[in-house]
Amino acid sequence: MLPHPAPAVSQAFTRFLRAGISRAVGGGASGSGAACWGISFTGPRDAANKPEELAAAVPSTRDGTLLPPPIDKYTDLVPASQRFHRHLKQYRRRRRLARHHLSTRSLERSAGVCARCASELYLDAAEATMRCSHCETAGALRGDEGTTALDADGSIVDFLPHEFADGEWLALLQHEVQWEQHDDRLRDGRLLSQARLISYQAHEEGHVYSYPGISRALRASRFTPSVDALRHRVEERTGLKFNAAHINLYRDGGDHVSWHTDEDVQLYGHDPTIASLSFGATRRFVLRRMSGMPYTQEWQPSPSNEMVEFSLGNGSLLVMRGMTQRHWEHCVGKESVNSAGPRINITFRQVVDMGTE
Ligand SMILES: O=C(O)CCC(=O)C(=O)O
Ligand SMILES: [Fe+2]
Repeated sequence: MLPHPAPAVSQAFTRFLRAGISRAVGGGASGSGAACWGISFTGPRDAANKPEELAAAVPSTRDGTLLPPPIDKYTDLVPASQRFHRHLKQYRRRRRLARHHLSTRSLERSAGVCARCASELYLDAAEATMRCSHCETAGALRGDEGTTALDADGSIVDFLPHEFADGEWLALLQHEVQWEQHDDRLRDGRLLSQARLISYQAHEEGHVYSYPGISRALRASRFTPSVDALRHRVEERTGLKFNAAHINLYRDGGDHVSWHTDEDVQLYGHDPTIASLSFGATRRFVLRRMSGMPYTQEWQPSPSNEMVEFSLGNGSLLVMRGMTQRHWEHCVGKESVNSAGPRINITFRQVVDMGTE
């Protein structure tokens, strides 16, 4: 018996060592199950000495952020004590970080459905509010094939629905591109996993690019063969040059991109032209008229509530040009998870000063 009550970690460590000894000599030892790995669990009282039961008893989250240390690795005594402290430290750090990191999917699941139309809500990262993309975009006018003048200010969209519907581009791109999971930073500092995977490719690798809200900059990798082939075709079709591509993978109907504009004068110069290619599932791409300057408090949906939507199917090419990024925002709204399969979208852009050409 110990003369004084030992702190939780020491008790856990003692049990851990006993478990190590018992495993090393092939025997079983009994002990009291209480706090272990620095958190409480309500497993069987002798679970602390049985690694499998302990692993089953420790709470974890589905995305793995709170998984306990891999205890079945511990087979001998001395390395075990060192590993115990290292893993305990790492585990506590991850748990601390997890409190500041939100999973978009789990937040949206817990938020439920729209009271008006019953479709799933989505989290608008810029506003940090739950929204219904269906109700929000219900009044959008349908954009047609060909050229559409969105307004009298010179915001123009060209839409060619079947221009690139000739190859297995979705499968090629899915395998070829190195997909990355990025986070957006909310105004209160918490991180939110983006509801899509992305990649940034450019003429030369190394160009660093970021946009408002993203938590760490994107670093360009070189154009992969399919992206480069598509870029040449888009250049021929439009008569324009593009040296960078922002690529999105929407894994299912639940992946989306919230309202934003791709206005960035330093990066793309004034009134950039952006060519957007889509492959795979058809999704609704909606533009809405804004008033005020982008990235200021005054940047708000215009009172006239003008919206135009394009149905972006496999092989479609949509070009946004003129003042579109200055006067309009766009989004690909969330749908129910099973309503759409994978979709890849490539937006080709011309970075004015990449320093690589
Ligand atoms: O997926 C889309 O069609 C739009 C993507 C987009 O807006 C972007 O990458 O900036
Ligand atoms: Fe965009």
